Amino acid sequence: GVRHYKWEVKYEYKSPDCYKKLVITINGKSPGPTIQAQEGDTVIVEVNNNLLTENLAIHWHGIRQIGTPWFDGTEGVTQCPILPGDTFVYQFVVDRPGTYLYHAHYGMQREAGLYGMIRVAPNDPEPFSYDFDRSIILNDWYHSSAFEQAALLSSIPFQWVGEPQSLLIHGKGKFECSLSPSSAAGVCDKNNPECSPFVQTVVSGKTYRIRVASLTALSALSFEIEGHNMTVVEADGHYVEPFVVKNLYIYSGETYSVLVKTNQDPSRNYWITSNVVGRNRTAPPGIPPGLAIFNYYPNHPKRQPPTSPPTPPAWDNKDSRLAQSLAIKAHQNYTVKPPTTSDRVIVMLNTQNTIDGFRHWSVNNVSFSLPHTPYLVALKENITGVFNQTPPPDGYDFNNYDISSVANNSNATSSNGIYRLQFNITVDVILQNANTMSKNTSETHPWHLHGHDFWVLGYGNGKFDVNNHPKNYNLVNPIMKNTVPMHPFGWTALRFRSDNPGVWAFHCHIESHFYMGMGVVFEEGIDRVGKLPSSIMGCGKTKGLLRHN
Ligand SMILES: O=C1O[C@H]([C@@H](O)CO)C(O)=C1O
Repeated sequence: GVRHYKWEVKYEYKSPDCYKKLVITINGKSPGPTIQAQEGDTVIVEVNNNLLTENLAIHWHGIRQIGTPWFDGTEGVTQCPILPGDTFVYQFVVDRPGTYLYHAHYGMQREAGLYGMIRVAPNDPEPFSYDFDRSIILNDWYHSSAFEQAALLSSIPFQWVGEPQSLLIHGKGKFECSLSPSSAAGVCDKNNPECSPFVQTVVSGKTYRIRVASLTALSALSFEIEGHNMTVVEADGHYVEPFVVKNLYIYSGETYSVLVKTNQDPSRNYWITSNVVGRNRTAPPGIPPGLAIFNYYPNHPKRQPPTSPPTPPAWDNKDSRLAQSLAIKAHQNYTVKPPTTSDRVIVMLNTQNTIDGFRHWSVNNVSFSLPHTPYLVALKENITGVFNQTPPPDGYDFNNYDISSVANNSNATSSNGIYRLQFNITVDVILQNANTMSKNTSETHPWHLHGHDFWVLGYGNGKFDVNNHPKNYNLVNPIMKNTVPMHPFGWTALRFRSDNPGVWAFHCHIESHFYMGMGVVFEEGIDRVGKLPSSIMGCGKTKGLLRHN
């Protein structure tokens, strides 16, 4: 079938955490409307950019865009931005069942609230059963605008955007208004109904499938439903071998389905919580937990649970996060076996750098910058001179680089060069983490690949050894995902097939980190890409094509 949506995107004052801010809404909502479709459906979204003075692009996160690489929604990679006042029509097939996302992919716009969920129902029975199907999108929330943040990150000396002011559960949070400057009187109102907590009402004795997704700008999260275990059954649209957790670690760009049995005392409500992990949530002023209510019917939905919210794991307990990453395996009846060998191995050392006085993130000493003409159009239409033809390196100086020392790689450069992949080969990517420019610090980075699902072959601490570590790859039941964490001072090994003609971004899903250059782009099978729609053109050197047409 065909699912047709009409979206008006605009700025509105909203108080999702009681603090009034300009928020990007879709048809008046943030998070935006959930796209509901059946496996194999065509989804058509007519987007009207009513942001008045700002460009726009929307990415369909986890949808591979097979045959429609021009509708991936990645500004600068697959399309020109949608100009204010313009209407852009995205049209693509949701070829796999599962839980996916959408969000802005222009500048740091996602931070302003343009995000939502895509739920694709399966044609075949699923390997688990449940009574009700519910969704919860997690986010973190800043009071500064995407423009302020971009200006801070682009200043000399570098100014970091800092930690978020609050955590949102399904678009609702609670900022402590007394912490806001006095100039903000009237801006923060704890009694504003817009920031009353999200309530998930349940009936006793049932099984709930809860689709949990994270679209945080920065934070890794621990998600928990007080007193209830969760059985993880789906990750990024793939069935996993069920495993039970008390708290679910979830990184920006990931989706999970968990099964929850409402088997606790039904005479009360319970807390639903999210907490920052991987960054110091306790440093003043601190990042309070996201709180929502798991409401057992017929208790009043606003009745506070009688207990305090559960204590989250220590923010720096990275062993338990690595353990959960390692626990996720493909479902035994739905395992897609990876190729046993690869044709190309790219080791990506992730570092912070200073380039011409600006702070950046780099892969193998190259910090990514977007071109003014989208790669897809430039490559398909043979427009020359729009991006650097030198690809970034396939590795780094393994013998001489110490990943546990403060980064001082002073010879980093900025480039919009890309990796050109031979079509239909098996590619391994090893994400190698390292110390940042601060002592004894290595951060968690969720990496997201457009246009593909990849197998996650392994994780490890320390330096990845190309000669030995591949011997321990999980080639039996590795999970397939589109987003995966790279843990502090560790490595993550991925494998994918370069079988989807197009140009695809692969980047850290932390909004400020991608802005600072933490990404790469892959091209594969450009000669097999069909005729590009002219709607993706209009910027940079694509203007010439429009005149020709
Ligand atoms: O990119 C970043 O910059 C800061 C810090 O490293 C320097 O202030 C931080 O925590 C990041 O994630």
